[in-house]
Amino acid sequence: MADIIDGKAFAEGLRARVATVAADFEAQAGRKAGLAVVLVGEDPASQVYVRSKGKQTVACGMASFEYRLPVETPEAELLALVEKLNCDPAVDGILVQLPLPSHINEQKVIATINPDKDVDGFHVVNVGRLATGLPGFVPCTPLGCLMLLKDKLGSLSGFEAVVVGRSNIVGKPMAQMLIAESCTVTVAHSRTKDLPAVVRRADIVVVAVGRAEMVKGDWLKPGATVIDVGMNRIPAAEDGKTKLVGDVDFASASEVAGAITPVPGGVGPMTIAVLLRNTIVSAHRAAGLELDESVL
Ligand SMILES: Nc1nc2c(c(=O)[nH]1)N[C@@H](CN(C=O)c1ccc(C(=O)N[C@@H](CCC(=O)O)C(=O)O)cc1)CN2
Ligand SMILES: [Mg+2]
Repeated sequence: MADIIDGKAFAEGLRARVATVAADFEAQAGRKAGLAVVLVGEDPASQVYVRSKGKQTVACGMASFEYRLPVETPEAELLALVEKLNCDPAVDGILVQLPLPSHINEQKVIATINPDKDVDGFHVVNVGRLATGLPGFVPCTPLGCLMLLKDKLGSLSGFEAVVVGRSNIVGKPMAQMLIAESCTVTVAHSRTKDLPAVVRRADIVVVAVGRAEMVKGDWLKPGATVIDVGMNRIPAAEDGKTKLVGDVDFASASEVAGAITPVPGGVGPMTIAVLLRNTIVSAHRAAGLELDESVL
C-alpha cells in the first residue's frame, strides 16, 4: 500500500509558519499584511472557499478584506474595484474568486490586477516570470503540489514527471515548476495517444483533468508518487448522496503507487495555505522588508 500524503496536516503546518512570519511582519512594518478577496455571485462552492479564505487569513494574523458583489455586477464595476484595491496600501494581495459570471471577461479582470498584488499568480506578467525564472507569484494549487512533492521526495532533480492536464491554473504552471526543479517533464492531455503508456513512464504523476477516477492503478509505474488535483462530485452508494473523488482511482492506484494524495485532504487544503504564504511574501516585498522564503 502507498504512503498517504497528508495535505491537510501539511497545510496546517504551513499556516502556522505563515502566522509566525505575519506576527514578525506586523512588529516590523507597524501594520498587518492584508488580503482582499472578491466574490461575484452566489456560487455555493465559491462562497465556502471565500469564507475559508477570510477565516484563515484572520487566524494567521493578517487583515482580511472581503467584497461580495451581486451576480449582475457589470464588468466595469468589478474592474473599478480591482483598480481601487491596486492603489490601497493596506492590501498586499488581491484575489478574484473564479469562476466569474459569464458576462464578465476573466482575462480582462486578471489583467487589471497589479502583478505585484496578484497572489493567485494568474496575471500574464507572473506567468512570464515563472517561465523565465524571475521572482513573482506562482499559482497556489500547483505550488501546493510542489511543496508536497519536495516534502516527500526531497530533491526532484532527474525524476521523470508526467502532468496530465494543460490548464493555465494547474497543468501549465505545474510543468514549469517541475522543469525548474530539473525534472524531465511531459504534459499529457485529452489528445495524448496511449495515455496509460505515457503515465507509466513517470516517477511523479500530477493529474488535473477534472474526470472522476480516470487514472487507474495499472497506468502507474510501481512506486510512483501520485498527486491528485481532481475534485469531482459523484453519486455515492447511498441514495441521493454525493461523494468527492479525485481524477485518480484511489483504490487501485494506492496498491501500485509509492505515495499518493487522497481526495479530500490532499491537494485541496494546500490551495488556501499557499495563498496565505503568497500574501505574506507580497507584504514583505511591498514594505521593502527582507524575508527568507525558505522558512515558509
Ligand atoms: N481565484 C481563484 N479561484 C479559484 C481557485 C484559486 O486558487 N484562485 N481555486 C479553486 C477553488 N479553491 C480556492 O479558491 C479551493 C478548492 C478546494 C479547496 C479544498 O480545500 N478542498 C477540499 C475539499 C472541499 C470539499 O469538501 O468540497 C479537499 O480537497 O480536501 C480549497 C480551495 C477554484 N477557484
Ligand atoms: Mg485533494
